[in-house]
Amino acid sequence: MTQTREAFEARLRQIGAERYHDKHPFHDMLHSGRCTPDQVRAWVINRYYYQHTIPMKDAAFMSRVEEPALRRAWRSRIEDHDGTAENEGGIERWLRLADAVGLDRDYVASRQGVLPATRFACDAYVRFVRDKTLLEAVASSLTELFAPAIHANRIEGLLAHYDFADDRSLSYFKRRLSEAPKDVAFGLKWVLDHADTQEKQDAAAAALEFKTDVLWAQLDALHSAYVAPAHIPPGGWQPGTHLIRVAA
Ligand SMILES: O=C(O)c1cc(C(=O)O)c2c(n1)C(=O)C(=O)c1cc(C(=O)O)[nH]c1-2
Repeated sequence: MTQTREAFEARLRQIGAERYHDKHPFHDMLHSGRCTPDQVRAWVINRYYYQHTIPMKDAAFMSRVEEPALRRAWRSRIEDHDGTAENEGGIERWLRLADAVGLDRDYVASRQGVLPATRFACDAYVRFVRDKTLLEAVASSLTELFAPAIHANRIEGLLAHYDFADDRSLSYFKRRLSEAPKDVAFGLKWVLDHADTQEKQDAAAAALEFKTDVLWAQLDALHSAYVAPAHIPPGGWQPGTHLIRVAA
């Protein structure tokens, strides 16, 4: 049976409550100051790959949209990450975090040393958005419903526990606190408006679950590679390399 708008929204929010990556043990370690400097660096290197992927998936999405109004609403997402004349953009802000933890930013931007499972997960997100229905593609972005809480938590935890953390190094997350809510308000309304049959509601919910898997898998990869007993896969970043200084 098709759910009411309210019941369907509650179902989407429940997916976050059960599956969002704020529950992953690696985030617990990171936010409570239990990560070593090298574990923080591994997170920065691998998460850069996600940052690199996001505007590509938004461009893939926009290439399929036929309505100018939807493209107009979506395009600020690309500018938020790639920047504009006035706004340096999220990718540059992420590289500032890389500087702050003592990594060579050119190495981070080269995306060498990224774990295979991180690549597989992020690349799967781009393919999903390219190949599935527009409804599923928009629904997959709705993990951002849950992102402001984790960003606020992260800012607080990193500031409390790590010397590298300050307004400058954490500017990526501060900025997302205002960018994400506008995107997700639009995305949620669009999904609620368009998921008007049970079949579409099920597909949208499955898309959101898929996306929680994309996020979870990245942290599983990090945990397996860099938390004892650590197994860094061939080609993965080796702690102690590509540093600009020893700090963090
Ligand atoms: O730090 C996080 O936990 C987190 C999660 C997510 C998310 O839920 O996908 C995004 C972000 N950050 C983020 O900064 C971001 O720009 C972003 C864009 C998207 C998306 O799917 O379009 N998700 C996320």
